[in-house]
Amino acid sequence: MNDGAQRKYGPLGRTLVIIPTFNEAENIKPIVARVRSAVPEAHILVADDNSPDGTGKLADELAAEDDHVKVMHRKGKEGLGAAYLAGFRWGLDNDYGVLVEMDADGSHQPEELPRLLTALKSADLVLGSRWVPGGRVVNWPKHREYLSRGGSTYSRLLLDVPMRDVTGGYRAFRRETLEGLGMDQVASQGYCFQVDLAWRAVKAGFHVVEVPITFVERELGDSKMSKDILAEALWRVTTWGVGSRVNKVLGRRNG
Ligand SMILES: Nc1nc2c(ncn2[C@@H]2O[C@H](COP(=O)(O)OP(=O)(O)O[C@H]3O[C@H](CO)[C@@H](O)[C@H](O)[C@@H]3O)[C@@H](O)[C@H]2O)c(=O)[nH]1
Repeated sequence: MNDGAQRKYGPLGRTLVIIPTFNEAENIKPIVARVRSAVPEAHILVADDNSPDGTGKLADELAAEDDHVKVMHRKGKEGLGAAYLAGFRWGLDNDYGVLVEMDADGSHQPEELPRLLTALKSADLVLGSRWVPGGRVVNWPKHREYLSRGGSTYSRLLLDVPMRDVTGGYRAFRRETLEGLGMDQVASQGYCFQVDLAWRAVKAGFHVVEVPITFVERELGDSKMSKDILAEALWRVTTWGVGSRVNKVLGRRNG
């Protein structure tokens, strides 16, 4: 991971907070209100996958009252990765300088966003991290904590990345980072999208910084974590890790 010491960073530009939603009717209004109050200058893009519970309609109501709120209506549930990629492309097309990932359910505290943005002044990518000193999780069942810690450790060791929280979903990217990490080749659909992007950022030589966050388990609605999402993460991370080791060995032999 590049230490960024010699790099000169330009001003951050306008911030877009992308909130992917699937069935977050109870959460969407409170989270938008919290982001608006924590970072009033930021714009918000709700990327809704045609939620049956009407989340998209509630987001439209917010957008009608507030020009800082935008809504992307997607045709159906295609996974977290696809929703973020569509949101990033929209943000890049609309000249935002900073693109933020945030869950809709209140797990990620909007009040912590100013700290992530401050860190981004001298970084290419900032990861909100549960697993660095000062980071923590609140009310998460033990099995989720073990799964998440285990997933991060597995990804870190296999992909040879230095970050502690590789699977987390509270992040701030400079636009140049997204433009430079090969977004168009990303095929991950579920939560391994987060690992995919972090690994790409490291491989592309970007300066990645972890900032401790407090992750609070949602009080309303349900997690979308599923066996399919876990299986996708396991096979993709394993394939990437084994593939990159084989390539390293072949590269050494041939060169
Ligand atoms: N548009 C869209 N949004 C989705 C989809 N699946 C999930 N989301 C949205 O993505 C956010 C996170 O989903 P959750 O289901 O609440 O995630 P979690 O179980 O709390 O997962 C946590 O752990 C993951 C793995 O470590 C993290 O990747 C994630 O960010 C979060 O920290 C929520 O806003 C949810 O509505 C989808 O298919 N489409």
